[in-house]
Amino acid sequence: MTIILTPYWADGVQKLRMAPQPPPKPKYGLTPPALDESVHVVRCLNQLRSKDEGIEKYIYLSALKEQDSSMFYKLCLENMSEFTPIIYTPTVGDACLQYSHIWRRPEGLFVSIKDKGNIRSVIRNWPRIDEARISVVTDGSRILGLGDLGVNGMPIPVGKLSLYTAGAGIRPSSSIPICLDFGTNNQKFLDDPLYLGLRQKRVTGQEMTEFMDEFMHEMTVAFPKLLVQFEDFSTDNAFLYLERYRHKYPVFNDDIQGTGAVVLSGLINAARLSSAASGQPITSHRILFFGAGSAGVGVATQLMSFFTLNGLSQQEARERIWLIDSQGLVFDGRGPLPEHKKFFSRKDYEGPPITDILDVIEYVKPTALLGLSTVTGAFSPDVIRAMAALNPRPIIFPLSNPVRLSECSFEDAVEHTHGQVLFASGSPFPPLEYDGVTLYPGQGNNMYIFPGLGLGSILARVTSVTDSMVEASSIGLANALTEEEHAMGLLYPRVERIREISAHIAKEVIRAAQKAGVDRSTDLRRMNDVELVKFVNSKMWNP
Ligand SMILES: O=C([O-])CC(=O)C(=O)O
Ligand SMILES: [Mg+2]
Repeated sequence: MTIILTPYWADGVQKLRMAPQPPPKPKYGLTPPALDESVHVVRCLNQLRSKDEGIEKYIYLSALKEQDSSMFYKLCLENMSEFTPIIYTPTVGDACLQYSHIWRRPEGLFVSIKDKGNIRSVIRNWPRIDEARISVVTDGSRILGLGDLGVNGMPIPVGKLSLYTAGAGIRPSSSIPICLDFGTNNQKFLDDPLYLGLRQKRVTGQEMTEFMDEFMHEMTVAFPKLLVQFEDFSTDNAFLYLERYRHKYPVFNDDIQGTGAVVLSGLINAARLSSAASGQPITSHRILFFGAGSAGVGVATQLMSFFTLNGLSQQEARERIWLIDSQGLVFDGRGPLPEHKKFFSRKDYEGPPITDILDVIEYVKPTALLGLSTVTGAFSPDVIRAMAALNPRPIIFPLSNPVRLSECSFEDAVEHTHGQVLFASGSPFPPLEYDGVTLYPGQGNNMYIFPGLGLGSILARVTSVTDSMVEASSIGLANALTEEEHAMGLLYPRVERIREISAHIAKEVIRAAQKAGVDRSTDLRRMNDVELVKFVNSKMWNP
């Protein structure tokens, strides 16, 4: 199941060599006499664990995925909490930074701005046209919190699609990682002789949009059953292209909608616990966002629906939300704002700009503080203590990725709230002991959402991904906690249950698609919920 696509940067043209089908069983004598599959599992794990550096583990697993994908996914499924931090966030961030140096062989499709007018022929080089169901597409312009990494962003689609297979049973051969190359504004990369992308500044504006129109059209023609997930586009373009295509093609943006849904889900569970401690109704929560990019505004938008579902009007729901960006509190009187910040800009604040986060906390008196800023350590001990002074169980979610960009660590949050914090971060932190009790950090990462949202969308063969489907994925996740997980104080289910959770989310997503009338697999409408979950499970690929 190997693909070898010679990339344009190798010799100027995309050439295709189909790798051979799975090799025939080796002849007697060509494998060691005592090679036993069940023992080989242990051997592979030992080889992985013998490596000290995350990036070495990443390289090892990339090779394993390529050489023996069944073994890779088997190990992945059996060791989810060990594997996800390697093949996904945070180590995948290091893999991106070093991609042009550690690169071995192509693992996806590169389409460059030089291919404009000719995108069809590039896409048609993909070897398994008929099987394609899901593509994760990035332009590398905002990789995690690491900024513009150009084609070095490719490990992100690769990693997300590994989780589609591990977490939702999408057949590996049905997925297409795509990196669009518009150039990069990362001077370090432009100066690096090993950099694998176009050696030019980014193309933007009209030319980029013409390219995107052609790309989306050709994708749909080539792959009629495909769902597209936009990933890690810079904020403006993330909103622009989501709006431009979402009513025309089955597409969603993971950073706006996936992150929005996963954070809403964690907040629902945190708000339940926090309200139980404070005696305040859930609708009295006051949510302060530190960071107003695609993820921040995406989450704020999802949150509106949480408040409206709990009985507030649209206007009241919006008034529960405050944003801080690099210039402080976002309010109308501050001057012109970018389009995506206008909706949540405060209309009721008329004083001078408030730039310090502690002053904003004093003014807003938030019950929840969410970080989507990529500013390391922005939630200082003073900030955490200010939240603890206001709330018996403060909700603090430092969501920036990877770990080193997190607004605070789990340890700091626990220490400065005396163990009372309700915590979720974007990247994983280890559990810790406090006062003799083990406390577990939540991981508010869209990896809980996109596999199930994507699977449901694919199985229902939706014409578009509606807001109601995204919301259904979020509430589905929030309600997926078991009694035991509740008792442990978790905000998200254990990642080991990812398949079960994805199946549940997919069912909710399919139902929402049916309600919205965007499903083309209308025969699923006749199934009851039990039958539908059974059907979803039966469609999952197993290593
Ligand atoms: O990839 C992740 O871990 C979450 C995500 O979408 C991002 O940070 O852009
Ligand atoms: Mg992302």
